[in-house]
Amino acid sequence: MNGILEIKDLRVEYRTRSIGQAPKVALKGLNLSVKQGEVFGFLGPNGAGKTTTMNVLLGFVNATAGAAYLFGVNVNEPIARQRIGYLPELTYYYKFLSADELLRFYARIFGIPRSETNRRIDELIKLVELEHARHRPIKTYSKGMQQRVGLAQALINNPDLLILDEPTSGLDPIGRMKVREIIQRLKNEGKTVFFSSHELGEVETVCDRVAILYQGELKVEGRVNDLLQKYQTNLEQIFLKIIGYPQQVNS
Ligand SMILES: Nc1ncnc2c1ncn2[C@@H]1O[C@H](COP(=O)(O)OP(=O)(O)OP(=O)(O)O)[C@@H](O)[C@H]1O
Repeated sequence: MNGILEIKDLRVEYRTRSIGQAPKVALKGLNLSVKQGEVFGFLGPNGAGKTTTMNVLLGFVNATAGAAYLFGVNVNEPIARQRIGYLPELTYYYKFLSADELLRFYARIFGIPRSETNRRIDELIKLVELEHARHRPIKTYSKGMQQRVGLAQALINNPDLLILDEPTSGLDPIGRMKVREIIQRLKNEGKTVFFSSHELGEVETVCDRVAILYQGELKVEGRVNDLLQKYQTNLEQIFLKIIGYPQQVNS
């Protein structure tokens, strides 16, 4: 096992409440490996199984078969998640708190010593460019600013691996660019970033490798540069081709 995130033959079935109805198969034997220091784009149309995969990594959903490992530890063991940071697709914060207060709250949850907390929060507020709004309630923030608070929160424990579920969804081009820049800075610091996204132009710019999931199955995995070279087109067109829209590829 040489990845810090490894998924082996992962199958997830959701049981339905109706008697006699077959379970919904969300993942059909997924294999994936993400290496230290990579920015990895996890792609797929709505319902492909991306969030389910992340939920297994986070311990929210159990594998029906197969297994997933973080830093070589099976995700069934909570300690596997000690070195990760997670940003869900939808974040719900105490909106009456400021970014500063929110980060202090999470620092306390992680048991970070007070002396280190100040330094860490200063660093994170700077990284996500919220110095000007640090003491304002989050409810006064734009969506982009709220997303950047979320990123800061995901980083409070100085994780080695970040799992981000559609970190740029709903952001304007400036908001997306800022998140992209933060991901790039994290990469430069040696962090590993595993994120799902529908913004393929962005993924093409920031990712080292991508995987395309479709109906619970891995269709393609590879280095972005290799895929662009192989298909002689951009990632969006490759994506459409892989999921079965060849007419759009040729248009
Ligand atoms: N709790 C659940 N119970 C039953 N089916 C579920 C549940 N969660 C997800 N599914 C189904 O599993 C499949 C995969 O869903 P998932 O949310 O993992 O996809 P996704 O790739 O993250 O989609 P999106 O891009 O829309 O977020 C879908 O068919 C979805 O309807």
